[in-house]
Amino acid sequence: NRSWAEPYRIKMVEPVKMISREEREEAIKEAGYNTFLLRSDEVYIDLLTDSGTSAMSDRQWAGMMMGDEAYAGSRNFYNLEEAIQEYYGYDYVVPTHQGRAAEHIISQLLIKEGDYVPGNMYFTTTKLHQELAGGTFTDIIIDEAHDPENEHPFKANVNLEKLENLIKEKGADRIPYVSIATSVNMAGGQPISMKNLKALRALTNKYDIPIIHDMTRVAENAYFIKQREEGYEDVPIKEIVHKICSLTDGATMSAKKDALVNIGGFLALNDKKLYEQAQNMVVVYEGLHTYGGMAGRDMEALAIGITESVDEDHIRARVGQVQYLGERLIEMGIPVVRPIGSHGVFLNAKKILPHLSQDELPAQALAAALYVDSGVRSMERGVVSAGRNQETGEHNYPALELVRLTIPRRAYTQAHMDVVAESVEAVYKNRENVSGLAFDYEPEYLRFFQSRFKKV
Ligand SMILES: CC1=C(O)/C(=C\N=C(/C)C(=O)O)C(COP(=O)(O)O)=CN1
Repeated sequence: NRSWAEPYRIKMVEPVKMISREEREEAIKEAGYNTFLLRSDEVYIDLLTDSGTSAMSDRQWAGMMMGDEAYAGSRNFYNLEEAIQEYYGYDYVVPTHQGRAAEHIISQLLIKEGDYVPGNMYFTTTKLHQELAGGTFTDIIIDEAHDPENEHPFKANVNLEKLENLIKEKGADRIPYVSIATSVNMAGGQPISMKNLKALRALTNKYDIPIIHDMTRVAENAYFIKQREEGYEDVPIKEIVHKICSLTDGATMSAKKDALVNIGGFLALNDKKLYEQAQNMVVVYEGLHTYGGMAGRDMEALAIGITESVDEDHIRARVGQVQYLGERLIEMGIPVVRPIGSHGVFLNAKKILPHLSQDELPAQALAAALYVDSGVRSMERGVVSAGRNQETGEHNYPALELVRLTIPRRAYTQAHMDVVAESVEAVYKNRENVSGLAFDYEPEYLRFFQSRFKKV
């Protein structure tokens, strides 16, 4: 079969350059060995995150010129509301400036002190907002998701028995909702199957427990369902996305990922009373209920981005580029999370640096070493990201100690992927010389963003 290329041509470029090795060694030291604290100008290929880093299309840029900056009732809000109703099927839309704002509102509205919020693996901001509302996150993802080498095609599936046991143990009235992410970030961008989601819907209906859907990367999850789940090979991505959403009661979305914008998010609901409560919250924290912290132009770009996110050629190219990098690394013998994820390739730092204990922060050390080698910026997704246990104050020690190479949408070429793969290979060959790190400064919340480290 013939090669295929991206379904777009480039009409504007943003020059990037690689600074010298000695400048990179200085820069990472200045940044306390935390890639989040590097300046963008010190970075050559930025794989820190796919959040807000994607390239917009000419249609989205045109939409930016159509900003209706009326304080109340902006045209752009109604275009956004319509796009969400059409593509995702939720009835009511509360705009927010980004995903964690929607998580904050829904957590405050639904969670009471002492509640349990089961979910398919944690995400950092989602879990924190559940805890800030008095809840305890409880992992109900299948065990295979915690094994980086297990090739289960739907690692984000829920272990229904785990969930039912939790319900029986705690009582349905202590479980305000089940939190389901599509394409689970911390597991390595892994999908949930439609079959499992349907079974989950049936189980939650039995106990009258809502499902709140973190739909940040729902189109990527839909792509894996189309590729891997029997009966969906000929179903359009748009239909699979709509079907997924129809099995849930509401959603939070960081639109900075799948929906191809640099800022934006929303809370979508089917319950009118909850919608009114959320509208009342949004004016306290985000802005009027028809802009929620976004400018009109941002909402227009988002409405257009939603339509582009389910385009068959787009999503095939987007996930295809991640698979390309993943397969190159597998060929090189680099330990990565399998199957390759939807939005990034996750290096198995525990296996790459067996001489470092988790207390020596292997993923943090590997991300710093990669940056020094090539100016490629990646993100720690291990013990630092896992934070501390809110009871004991001890580190949470996740099975997955990973470095995420996160691919922005429509921003880099295949040549960039080759440069990244060769840099990972170079660091891998020199891995015994990667030394551990220790905390130098540790903030209270989401410590991975602002911690500073020192070499041990
Ligand atoms: C699955 C999921 C995320 O991945 C997410 C943010 N992710 C970031 C920033 C990332 O680098 O993965 C958020 C928070 O969204 P926000 O960064 O506040 O727009 C919610 N859910």
